[in-house]
Amino acid sequence: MKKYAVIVAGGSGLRMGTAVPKQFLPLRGKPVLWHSLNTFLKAWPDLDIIVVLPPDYVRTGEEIVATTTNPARIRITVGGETRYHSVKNGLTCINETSIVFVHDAVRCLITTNLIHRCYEAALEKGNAIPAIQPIDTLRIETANGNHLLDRSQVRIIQTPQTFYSNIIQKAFEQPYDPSFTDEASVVEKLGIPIQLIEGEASNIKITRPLDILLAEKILEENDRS
Ligand SMILES: Nc1ccn([C@@H]2O[C@H](COP(=O)(O)OP(=O)(O)OP(=O)(O)O)[C@@H](O)[C@H]2O)c(=O)n1
Ligand SMILES: C[C@](O)(CO)[C@H](O)COP(=O)(O)O
Repeated sequence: MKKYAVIVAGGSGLRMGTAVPKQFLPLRGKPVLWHSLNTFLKAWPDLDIIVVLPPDYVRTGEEIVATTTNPARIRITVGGETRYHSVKNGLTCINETSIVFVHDAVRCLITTNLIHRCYEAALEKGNAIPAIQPIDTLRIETANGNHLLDRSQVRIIQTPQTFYSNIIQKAFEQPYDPSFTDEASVVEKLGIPIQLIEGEASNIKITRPLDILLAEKILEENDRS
């Protein structure tokens, strides 16, 4: 089955607070985005990538793409106001039946093992969403105070969120809803059940300065082993 990865790098990184959006910050000498692109290129030789960039950073993105292992397999498009709009723009570049991975550029510690597991699970059941169990105790705030949550029933959701192209493209014909924080929430609104598979604790979303330190350390350990 043909494979496409839509790598969303169209955000501005407000929580990171750097002048340059976090997807362009260096991590062991290469931009965060470069790491994500190269891992997907490595996953299969027949996988093509659509990278979604902020309009003001297309030139920067082109320079990063040029330094990857296979620039010819990467197409560039521009992002939108929210993650939903960026994903929607990326999906318009796909015109054939395929398995589609939607991945946060800033989850740059993704492994080919997780990508392969998402593919197999999506091929079988139509979609695959990586998730991990929380390691903290959880409470929910209510009108009358707060109460303990049963954390064994809660999952932390990751990317790549993986679907048959016809399912995700149909889902993104629905108008934007502010409750759409990921692709699973958009597909679920069509009434399609979401399949969770085991994610990876190291598949962190670079969000705050601490995450860059953590990612540096994890990559350093990976390079050593
Ligand atoms: N309009 C947007 C917003 C987000 N993203 C991408 O979606 C991924 C996850 O989003 P997040 O971590 O929230 O990134 P930002 O929106 O950039 O960060 P912040 O919310 O701190 O501003 C990132 O790779 C980001 O570039 C995108 O392509 N287009
Ligand atoms: C898609 C996602 O990475 C799953 O954890 C997450 O929902 C993105 O949310 P953000 O608030 O835009 O970072």
